[in-house]
Amino acid sequence: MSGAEQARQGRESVVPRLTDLEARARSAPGGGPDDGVIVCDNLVRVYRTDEVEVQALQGLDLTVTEGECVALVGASGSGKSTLLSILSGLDLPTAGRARVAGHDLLAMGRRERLGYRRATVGFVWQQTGRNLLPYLTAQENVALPMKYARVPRRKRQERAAELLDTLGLAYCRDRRPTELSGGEQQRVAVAVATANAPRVLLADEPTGELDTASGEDVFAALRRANEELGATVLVVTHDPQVSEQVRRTVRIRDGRTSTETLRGGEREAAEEFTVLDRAGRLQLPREYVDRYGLRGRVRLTAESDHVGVWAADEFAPAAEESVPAAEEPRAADSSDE
Ligand SMILES: Nc1ncnc2c1ncn2[C@@H]1O[C@H](COP(=O)(O)OP(=O)(O)OP(=O)(O)O)[C@@H](O)[C@H]1O
Repeated sequence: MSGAEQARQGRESVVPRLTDLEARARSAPGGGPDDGVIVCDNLVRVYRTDEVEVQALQGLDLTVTEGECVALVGASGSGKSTLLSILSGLDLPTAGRARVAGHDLLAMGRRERLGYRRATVGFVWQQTGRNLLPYLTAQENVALPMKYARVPRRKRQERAAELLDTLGLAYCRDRRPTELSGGEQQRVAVAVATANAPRVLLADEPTGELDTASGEDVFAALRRANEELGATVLVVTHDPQVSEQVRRTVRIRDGRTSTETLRGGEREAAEEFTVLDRAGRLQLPREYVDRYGLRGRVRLTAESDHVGVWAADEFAPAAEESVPAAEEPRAADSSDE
């Protein structure tokens, strides 16, 4: 094979066909805690301004397995956008470890970072105007990232048309963003973000500016990107329509993952779990902290089948001594969670 032919085949392989992506999604490795496509370990991001220091991420652990569609929720200022900026390669953490699809985000050089942002991750912003170039049609917007990735022209046209079709947007091909509704713009943005077949698709409040019906359509597009195009999806949202429809919702509190809700599969109802990080730390739900007056130091007791957490000034039973079932517990008890 000639060098030119090899180069051509190399470029064509940048954008696999949809059928190849489906096969990749089906054969994706599964589930152990350390083989995630996204692995964050004790991630810290401190912002320093003149006088003030803000700890936006305070030792966050998160593993997302290839093929998952995960919602990230949390109060304003809890660190969600900071995490997404780091995972998208736009920002650098202060400390910790972050790997996405085999890239070490703390050690990437300029060149690797550029390739990473071009082909490994796709991004959808909340502001519709930030996702698309106003003077290009939907088709041209979708083809643009492939142009940067040096995909041949004919191939870009084919793939852009195929993506718009897959996301139910064939009728929008020749329209510019001003000729599209907010929901259509966000769905085209999903097509743009998946143009170079990224392993990971990140979205920050993609339905935040939309009404309920348009939000549903955009979430359906993200779902398609996940199920049919094989992208692992991590979506920051305040929208219960989104967070209650995914199998896994991760809640961030004060810069750490605090709880996770899992749905579907063998579970009949959604079930909430408190996250124990790799160092063994957990955040007690705030209502437990308030209800049992837990402040500063607490006592832990190792029982035969659970760990008890007691306010320091409360009497804690000797280990192995169980609390009578009928008695109202006086302190938070991790077996309740
Ligand atoms: N560039 C910055 N400089 C200084 N502080 C920042 C910067 N960006 C974010 N922060 C602070 O870091 C913390 C986390 O912010 P972040 O935007 O990640 O939260 P969020 O959970 O995405 O909030 P929201 O839901 O309101 O978007 C906040 O206290 C915020 O004020």
